[in-house]
Amino acid sequence: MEVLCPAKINLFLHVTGRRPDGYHDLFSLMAPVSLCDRLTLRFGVPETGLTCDHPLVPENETNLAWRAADLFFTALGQYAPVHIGIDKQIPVAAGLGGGSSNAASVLMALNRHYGHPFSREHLMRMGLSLGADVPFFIFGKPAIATGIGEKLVPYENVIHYHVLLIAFEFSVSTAGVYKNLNLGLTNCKKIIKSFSLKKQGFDVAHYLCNDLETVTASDYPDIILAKKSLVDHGAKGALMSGSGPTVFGLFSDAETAEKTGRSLSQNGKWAVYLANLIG
Ligand SMILES: C[C@@](CO)(OP(=O)(O)O)[C@H](O)COP(=O)(O)OP(=O)(O)OC[C@H]1O[C@@H](n2ccc(N)nc2=O)[C@H](O)[C@@H]1O
Ligand SMILES: Nc1ncnc2c1ncn2[C@@H]1O[C@H](COP(=O)(O)OP(=O)(O)O)[C@@H](O)[C@H]1O
Repeated sequence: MEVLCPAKINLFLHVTGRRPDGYHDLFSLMAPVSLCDRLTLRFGVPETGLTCDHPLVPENETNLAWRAADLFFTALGQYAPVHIGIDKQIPVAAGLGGGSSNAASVLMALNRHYGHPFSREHLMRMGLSLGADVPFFIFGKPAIATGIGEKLVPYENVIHYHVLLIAFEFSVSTAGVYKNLNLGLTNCKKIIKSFSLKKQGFDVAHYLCNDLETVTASDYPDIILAKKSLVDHGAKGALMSGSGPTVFGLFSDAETAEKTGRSLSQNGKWAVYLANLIG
């Protein structure tokens, strides 16, 4: 069985508070994008295994995709070995949710293979025990996420932009970024104050804001440089996604996005991906 696992971007991410367990409450607009990993699930194999040719991705039972399979079979009450092959296209530890998306896809693929024993809501609850972003990928469409990211309300306004992603050679730890966040210094509240789910003709480019950006950008000035380059080339807005470091720019037309991508990849340091928002 072959499945595509999309990446996500956070069009805004406001951290509203810190919980006693160290997690953070969010108010975030999340959207899946067309940059995808490809998973191949093989059934009827002698033992469970996983292969992935990316150096930062573990090929053992700690992999989120393997953990998702374990969780599914435990909930099902029967175990069958499965081999998971991951063709990694989504930059790793980059703020694009690749591991969470792989885990969500495994849960959904196994659920389909075994005749839908669990509802989508049940799978989302299962996914939450693997990571705060996993329920979003099971939800599968643009959404406003609150709680630690698991409370999802569909965002139904059309987002008509082409997305240019700029990924870097460095990766960051999500836990480290949240830990270094000074809640007294966040600034998204002001920007997204006027956001309303009901507003028509809403232009997300006016609301791009990420409370985690200053934390990651203080270590990696390339983030600010990439954002400026995107806007200088005609992006309607640019932002770091999630805990970073990947930056995205929103473009009204594909030609300008493509041309910008060609120009910004010339420094040999930045990897550039042109994508569409899904849903
Ligand atoms: C920042 C975001 C924005 O979408 O995405 P990424 O940058 O990871 O893609 C998410 O909040 C990341 O979600 P995810 O990566 O699934 O988080 P988890 O594995 O559950 O948690 C990793 C660590 O991040 C911190 N964490 C995560 C989510 C949250 N709402 N508050 C937190 O404080 C916790 O310290 C936790 O130990
Ligand atoms: N299937 C997977 N794909 C990517 N990373 C994985 C996977 N399983 C475990 N990981 C680990 O999870 C961490 C976060 O990876 P990823 O989900 O790509 O980033 P992010 O949290 O920034 O969205 C990495 O350090 C990686 O080693």
